[in-house]
Amino acid sequence: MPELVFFSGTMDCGKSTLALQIGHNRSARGLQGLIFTRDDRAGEGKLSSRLGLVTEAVEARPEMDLYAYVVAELSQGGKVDYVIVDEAQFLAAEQIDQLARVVDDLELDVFAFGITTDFRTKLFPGSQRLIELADRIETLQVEAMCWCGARATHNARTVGGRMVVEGEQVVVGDVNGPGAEVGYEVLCRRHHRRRMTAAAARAAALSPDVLPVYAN
Ligand SMILES: Nc1ncnc2c1ncn2[C@@H]1O[C@H](COP(=O)(O)OP(=O)(O)O)[C@@H](O)[C@H]1O
Ligand SMILES: Cc1cn([C@H]2C[C@H](O)[C@@H](COP(=O)(O)O)O2)c(=O)[nH]c1=O
Repeated sequence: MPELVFFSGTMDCGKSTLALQIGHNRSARGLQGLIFTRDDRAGEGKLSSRLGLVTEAVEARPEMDLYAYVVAELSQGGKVDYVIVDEAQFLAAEQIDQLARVVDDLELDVFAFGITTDFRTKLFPGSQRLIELADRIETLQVEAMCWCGARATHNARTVGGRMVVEGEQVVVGDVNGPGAEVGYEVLCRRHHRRRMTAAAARAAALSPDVLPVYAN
């Protein structure tokens, strides 16, 4: 039975790597995948992993009907055995509905990869719809870690090195990006709530007399 599967996790937990591995294993058996992505850090029409692998992909623009795209590929004689979607959090809710239709009407597996929540701990529209519609939600096995050693469950955004909780939902960027004005860091919930990034923790450790003051 074909499935809509949502592979979710924080930033930097290996989602794109797994997407590439699924594609590799299937193509080794002669299956042809259609790969969508949106706003990958490596640029338009790319699916890239921090392990250095990158592959060509179809940029899923906001206005694009993904179901119609797959149907057009098939009707022009193209072979599509399954569909991979990276950065699925950036898709519109209607585009996730279109992917569900690919599974149900075209009987193709769709593997979607994305982060669930943004830097404010709010669901992205695409992730929300995937949680609502997916046959299966898989949490990645390789856990990203907070600086404290706990499992990282949340994504923090930093601007000029300081954690922020207001701003545009979508700002493409990376973790461990020294020098970047906007960066990201994965944290456990406790430290996300306390706005305690690794840098803030180091600064607090250097001032042991100062008790931390939390926003709430
Ligand atoms: N130099 C490295 N050596 C081994 N593993 C690495 C290295 N750099 C990154 N990784 C692995 O790659 C993961 C990030 O993979 P990626 O697919 O880009 O993540 P995501 O798509 O979830 O943001 C890291 O969690 C880590 O496990
Ligand atoms: C938390 C958060 C992230 N983003 C962006 C930053 C990256 O470009 C992607 C996530 O990519 P990854 O492969 O999972 O590392 O999402 C954003 O735009 N807004 C956010 O709140």
